[in-house]
Amino acid sequence: SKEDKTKHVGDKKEEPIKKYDLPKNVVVIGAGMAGLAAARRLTTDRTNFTVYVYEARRERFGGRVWTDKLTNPRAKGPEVDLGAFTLTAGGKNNPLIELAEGLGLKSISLGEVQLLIPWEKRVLNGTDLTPVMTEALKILELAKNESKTSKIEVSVKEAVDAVISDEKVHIADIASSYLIHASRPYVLGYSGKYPMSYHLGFAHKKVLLDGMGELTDRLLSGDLNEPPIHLGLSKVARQIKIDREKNQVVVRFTDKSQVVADSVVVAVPLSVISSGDLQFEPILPKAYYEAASEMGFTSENAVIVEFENAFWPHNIGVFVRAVQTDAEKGQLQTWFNLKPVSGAPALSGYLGGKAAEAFEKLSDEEAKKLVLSVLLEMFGENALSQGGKVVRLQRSAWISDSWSKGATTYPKVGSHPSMWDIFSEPICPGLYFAGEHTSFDDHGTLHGAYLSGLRAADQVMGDLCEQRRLEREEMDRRKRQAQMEEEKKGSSQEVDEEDSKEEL
Ligand SMILES: Cc1cc2nc3c(=O)[nH]c(=O)nc-3n(C[C@H](O)[C@H](O)[C@H](O)COP(=O)(O)OP(=O)(O)OC[C@H]3O[C@@H](n4cnc5c(N)ncnc54)[C@H](O)[C@@H]3O)c2cc1C
Repeated sequence: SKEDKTKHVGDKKEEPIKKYDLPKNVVVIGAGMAGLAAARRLTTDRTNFTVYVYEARRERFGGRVWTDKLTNPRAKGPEVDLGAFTLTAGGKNNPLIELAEGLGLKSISLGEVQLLIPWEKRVLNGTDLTPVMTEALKILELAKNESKTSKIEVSVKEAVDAVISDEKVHIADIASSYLIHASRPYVLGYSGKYPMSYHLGFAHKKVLLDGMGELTDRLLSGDLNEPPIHLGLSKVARQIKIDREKNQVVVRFTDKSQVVADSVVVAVPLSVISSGDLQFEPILPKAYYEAASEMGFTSENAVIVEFENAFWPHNIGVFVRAVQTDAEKGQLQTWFNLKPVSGAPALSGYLGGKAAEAFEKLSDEEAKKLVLSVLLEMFGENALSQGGKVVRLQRSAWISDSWSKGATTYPKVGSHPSMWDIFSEPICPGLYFAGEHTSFDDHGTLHGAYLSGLRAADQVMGDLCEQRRLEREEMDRRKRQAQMEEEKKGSSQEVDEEDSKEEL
């Protein structure tokens, strides 16, 4: 909250289940939001924990938080996010908004949404857009019912397409379907089982003026009175071995070094686990791998383009481009206005699905050509020429990146929420998991990753494995007791029967 300025980084209101009294050596693999949140909580809350974080990347930490501050250091360039950029502010509370406020980081809400339908030269925002948005929500509701009644599980795309082509459904303004065509669940092929309406809230979001990297930076360094986290870069974990006899976990790296820990928090993306790049000995239970293959991992990318001048309407926060062909779906349909965020005349565009994959294969020149042709289509030649030269074009390549292999988990057709929750269970003794993929609630988001890190830290601090062992022992004890009582009953019955025989 605003009043509570003494908050510590990674603070959480509830107390962990139970605290540990013996010194423990914890290793965290992966310095993304989840790994750093876990490490911060363990480092701050308990001096009894020695925590080391090992990160595969050579040049940076933060994982799918990538605030680029490095290009053109002399020309005070804006700080731009090529990974997580917005904090969802609608609906449930986002703990990262509270964390950012506690740390005194400045944020702004994205301005209003504008829908552009280039081939009709139609531009909708403000009160023009309201009925279109309402109708889009109605279509989504119908699609949800459609997928509920369908005999086989269908995707959001299939359900929405069925509603739109249904002659019985009257669509007042086709612009509403263009809005849906630009949404993540439609483009990425989410299962129709899950709520989808919130994904249309393009603008219910906050962004940090200094970029998301500020959050991961602060988690790493901590407050003045908190110890910093020990971080080793260029450390690619290749094998995690549980030594049940010694009650320890061994982590082996590709540089042939190894570390031994009481507990290990594995906070690498799901894709790294499912690809087999990180191996476990003994191998993880089948359910973990089965879940990993069913959950689905999206293909998404971002591109930042900076001009000499901003040529787009200043009061708009989000531009949504309507498209006509399937091939264009997911291709630079959503754009954020970075001028109010970073001060620079820049826009960030997003790609999803096949379009995101194709974008990575383009040369820089081809990528620039595509970006400019899309912006030309959206804003017209006159406006674009006012922008002047492209000062900088920066883009992500999350799919071919060995340490992310894609963007985030998503509810693919055939998946089930319980598959995410499997990863919140430790493999005892001492192997814990964190990451956006370890809890269905808030999966695929930065705050989901953050909360998962706190949860994993709580599990380590509460020694969940020890608790599980005690629970098992208690269950065995009760079983044995019940068995003994059963046997006793049986033998006294026998005695009774003997007695009654004698009486006869
Ligand atoms: C383009 C894009 C846009 C997004 N936009 C948003 C948004 O606007 N809002 C939002 O809330 N979320 C957004 N997200 C999602 C959000 O970024 C992620 O959910 C979150 O950052 C995941 O954090 P994590 O800690 O689980 O994983 P990561 O951040 O991926 O961290 C895992 C770390 O493990 C490291 N690693 C991998 N393999 C190894 C290994 N073998 N050994 C050691 N280290 C290893 C990686 O290098 C990485 O640093 C976006 C994601 C993408 C890709």
